[in-house]
Amino acid sequence: MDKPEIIILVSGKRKSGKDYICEKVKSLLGEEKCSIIRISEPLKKLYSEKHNLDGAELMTDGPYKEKYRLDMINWSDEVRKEAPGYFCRVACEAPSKAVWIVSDIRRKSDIAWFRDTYTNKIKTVRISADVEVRKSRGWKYTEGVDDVESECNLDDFNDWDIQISNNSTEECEFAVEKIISVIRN
Ligand SMILES: Nc1ncnc2c1ncn2[C@@H]1O[C@H](COP(=O)(O)OP(=O)(O)OP(=O)(O)O)[C@@H](O)[C@H]1O
Repeated sequence: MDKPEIIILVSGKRKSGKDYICEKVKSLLGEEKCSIIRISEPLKKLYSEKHNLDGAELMTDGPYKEKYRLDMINWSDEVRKEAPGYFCRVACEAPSKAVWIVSDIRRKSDIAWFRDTYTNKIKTVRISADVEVRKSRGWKYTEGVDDVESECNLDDFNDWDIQISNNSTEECEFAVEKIISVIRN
């Protein structure tokens, strides 16, 4: 079968555990079979090249990224106005594995691009966690981050193939099993 065979699009609020769950799925499937794609990677790379910034530092979660976050969002919105799937397309250029897991789906336009491009290979996953749990993982409500489109655009999206919560080890194990079973079926 042509690669990829299946693409799992993962969305969820900050600190719901998207990366954590995606890494667990990948380690169970194996490095040779599965790639994790992060749309934010080419976005940050292109932004840093355009603005002569330290691309590696921008990839981390530190103050450097926070300093440029708003301008980066505004710049990426301008790019999306011209080509809504631009960053999705660049993010998909590298991997050639059978299973792709896109760990940072944030907008309806991201999902629309993947559906248009890869049609029936797409499965959508929404991960949630309680506010108190997210706080215990380091989340703090931040104006300009938690109340903008990049965090809220999918709040009213209802067409998820899988909806899972990740408040505990048990829920996480169940979530991982559910994603694996969708990939294997
Ligand atoms: N089920 C879990 N059990 C224990 N720790 C967890 C669990 N889920 C997530 N974590 C931890 O919570 C923190 C946040 O998780 P993660 O980075 O995966 O969230 P995220 O949704 O990708 O966040 P962001 O959108 O901010 O990148 C990490 O330190 C991770 O190790």
